Amino acid sequence: MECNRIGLMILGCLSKTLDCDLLEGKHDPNKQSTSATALLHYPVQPHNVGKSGGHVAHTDVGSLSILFSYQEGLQISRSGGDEADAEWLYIKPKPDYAVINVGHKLKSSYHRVVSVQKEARASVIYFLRPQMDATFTDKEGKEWTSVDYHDMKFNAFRHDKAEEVHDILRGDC
Ligand SMILES: O=C(O)CCC(=O)C(=O)O
Ligand SMILES: [Fe+2]
Repeated sequence: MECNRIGLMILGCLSKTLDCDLLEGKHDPNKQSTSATALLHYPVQPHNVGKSGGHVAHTDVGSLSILFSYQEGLQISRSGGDEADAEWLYIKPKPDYAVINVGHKLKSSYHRVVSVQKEARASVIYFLRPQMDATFTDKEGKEWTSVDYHDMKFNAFRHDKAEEVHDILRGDC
C-alpha cells in the first residue's frame, strides 16, 4: 500500500515537472489493476558470473517500479541495442535506498540482473501499473488495454528463447 502511495506521488511530481499528466485518471484505486509485489530469488551461479544468468534483459511493464535489494547484480544499458552489444552499467545498491524505474509511458530503462556473487541474491520489487481497462496506443498505433499488454509481455518473459521475443522484452512495441 505504501509503495503504491509513494509511486503515485512520484508520478504526480513527474507529471508536474514534465507538464504532462502521467496519471491521466488511469490509477483508480477502486478498479482492478495488475500492480504487484514480486519477491525474487536468484540462486548462486558460480559458473555464470557477469552473464545474464539472473534476469533476462527487459523493460518493465507498467507505470513505475520500486526496487529494493542490498546486493549487486542490477545493470542498465547505456547504449540500447541488442543485449550482447549493449554497454551495461552496474547500479550499485545503496543501503536504505530504493531504485525507481519508470515504466513504458516514460520509456523504461533496458535492464537485467547478472550473477556477480557467490551467494544467492534477493530483491523485492513493487510494480505500479494502470487499472486493467486503461488503454494506450503503442508505437505502431495499435491500441491496448493495460491488462492485455501486461499478459502479452509476460508471455514473452516465459518464452524459452529470449532472442525470439527480444523486441517485446526491450519494449520496442
Ligand atoms: O532483481 C532485481 O534487481 C531487478 C528485477 C527486475 O528488473 C524485474 O523484476 O523487473
Ligand atoms: Fe525489471
